[in-house]
Amino acid sequence: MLPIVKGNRIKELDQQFAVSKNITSVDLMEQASDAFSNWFCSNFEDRSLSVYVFCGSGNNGGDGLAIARLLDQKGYSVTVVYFEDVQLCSEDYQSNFNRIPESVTLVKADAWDGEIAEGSIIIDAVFGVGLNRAIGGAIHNIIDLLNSSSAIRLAVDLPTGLPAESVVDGLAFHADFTLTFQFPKLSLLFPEHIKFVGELHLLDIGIDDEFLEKFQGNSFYIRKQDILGRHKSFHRFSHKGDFGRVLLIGGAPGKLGAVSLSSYAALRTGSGLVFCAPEFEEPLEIQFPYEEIMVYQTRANADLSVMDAIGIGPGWGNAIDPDYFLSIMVRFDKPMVIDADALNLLAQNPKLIKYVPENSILTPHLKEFERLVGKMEDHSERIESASLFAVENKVILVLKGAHTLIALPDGRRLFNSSGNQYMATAGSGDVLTGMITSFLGQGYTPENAAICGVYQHGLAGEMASVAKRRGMIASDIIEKIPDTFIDLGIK
Ligand SMILES: NC(=O)C1=CN([C@@H]2O[C@H](COP(=O)(O)OP(=O)(O)OC[C@H]3O[C@@H](n4cnc5c(N)ncnc54)[C@H](O)[C@@H]3O)[C@@H](O)[C@H]2O)[C@@H](O)CC1
Ligand SMILES: Nc1ncnc2c1ncn2[C@@H]1O[C@H](COP(=O)(O)OP(=O)(O)O)[C@@H](O)[C@H]1O
Ligand SMILES: [K+]
Repeated sequence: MLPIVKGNRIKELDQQFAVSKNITSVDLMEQASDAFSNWFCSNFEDRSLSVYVFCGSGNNGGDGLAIARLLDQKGYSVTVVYFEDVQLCSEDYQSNFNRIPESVTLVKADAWDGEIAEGSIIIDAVFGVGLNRAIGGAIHNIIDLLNSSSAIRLAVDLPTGLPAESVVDGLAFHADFTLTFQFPKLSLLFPEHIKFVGELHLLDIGIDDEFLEKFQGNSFYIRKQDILGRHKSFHRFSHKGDFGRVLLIGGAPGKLGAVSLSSYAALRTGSGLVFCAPEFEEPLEIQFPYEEIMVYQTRANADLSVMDAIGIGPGWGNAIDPDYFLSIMVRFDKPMVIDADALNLLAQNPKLIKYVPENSILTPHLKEFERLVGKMEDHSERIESASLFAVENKVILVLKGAHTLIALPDGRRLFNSSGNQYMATAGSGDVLTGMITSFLGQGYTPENAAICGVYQHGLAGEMASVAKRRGMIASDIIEKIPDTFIDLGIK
């Protein structure tokens, strides 16, 4: 998995990497700038475009200067606006400043007329991970101006003003696209920062994962290539028992849809047998839209030990007796998936938390998580709090949203890369519950069930949204689950 290296270690990482490859830091800057300009050329093919590059005094500004030179070579019309006298800038900035060709218009910020021609592109290379205070003075005024421009805005590595690990305080550049080097900086994944980050892309600048691992902390990014190796393979003679027997509990009157979506998602994720226990007096009367799902009675103290996995909570309602929930946890006594109304029940009855089976997977969205642990200031605090919850209670906490966080009981924090805004639709969380429960029932470790479930749920959402966009509904996500197996090469 890709380590998310902390901002304050990146300088050291760059230096050590350059030494290990027998290159200079300015060569590495060239590799980064090359990756940026290649991305630029393949996404903005019209060479008659005017490009404005804004360069700060450090290596982010150095990248900007190198990018300006490379784009000029490729035929764009480039203007560089810089802020600081060159002798006060970083060494690699100076090298690139001296390489700016005459064909690039070079203007100091205090002499710039503030004009940006219609249809231009702005590149922000003012500050990256070296930001050490809030933006002020002339830079503040220019960022303000850029933010109100109608031009397309790109940020190099990090939008100026965003700290690498914490939430922005004051002004920051509003990028339409952020092209970050090698791995995402943590703050690029915060929901508070979406308006600054825009569309996030990772650019490979040649630093291999093994080298990055030397600088790893507790945060990682889940990518496509991390999924295949976590899957079990089944063979020609596998029978439905091998694929697991799972039970989904939830669905009060009027909320049957939720547990029905979870159950159907579990079937599509590969479960051999899916049972559903809705919260009705006479469950056997209920017609499910999917005939493959079997209705089960848990109220009658049915034997839960025959189940390989249980997912509990979708649409369960708010009238559940906490002792009943407790009895399910105690009777089952294996990792289970806990979602929605079951999480609310835990929030209202904190004494129940110690009965949650070890390594269970809890899947709150941000509001449900706050109900569980109290109000939080921002996402940075939420991440810490989710991780603490997972460690202290020996559970896996899946904090849902864009870049869903999987907080593991050993303290690792995994951030998801798949999914999009079209997944913010009723029932899409119920689908996730069904998917994770299914993998758990197929014999995956809770960690792998959570990782594969979260990643493939996002991937299925991406696939479904190609044709449906904002018209996508949760059952469209379910229909695409089988395609995720094909796409990932999983048998
Ligand atoms: N592997 C990587 O990630 C690579 C990173 N490179 C670039 O190097 C950047 C980091 O470079 P630096 O460490 O020089 O940092 P920056 O270029 O982000 O900024 C540091 C400079 O800005 C000043 N500064 C910080 N905050 C300020 C503020 N609010 N107002 C005024 N001045 C302020 C600092 O005193 C320092 O002089 C990365 O973000 C990336 O763009 C690339 O060149 C090479 C590869
Ligand atoms: N902007 C987004 N990007 C990626 N995934 C998203 C986004 N918005 C929502 N999702 C995903 O959609 C699901 C929504 O779940 P939840 O909030 O529980 O909805 P519901 O209660 O309607 O089922 C989560 O898995 C979440 O990660
Ligand atoms: K920047």
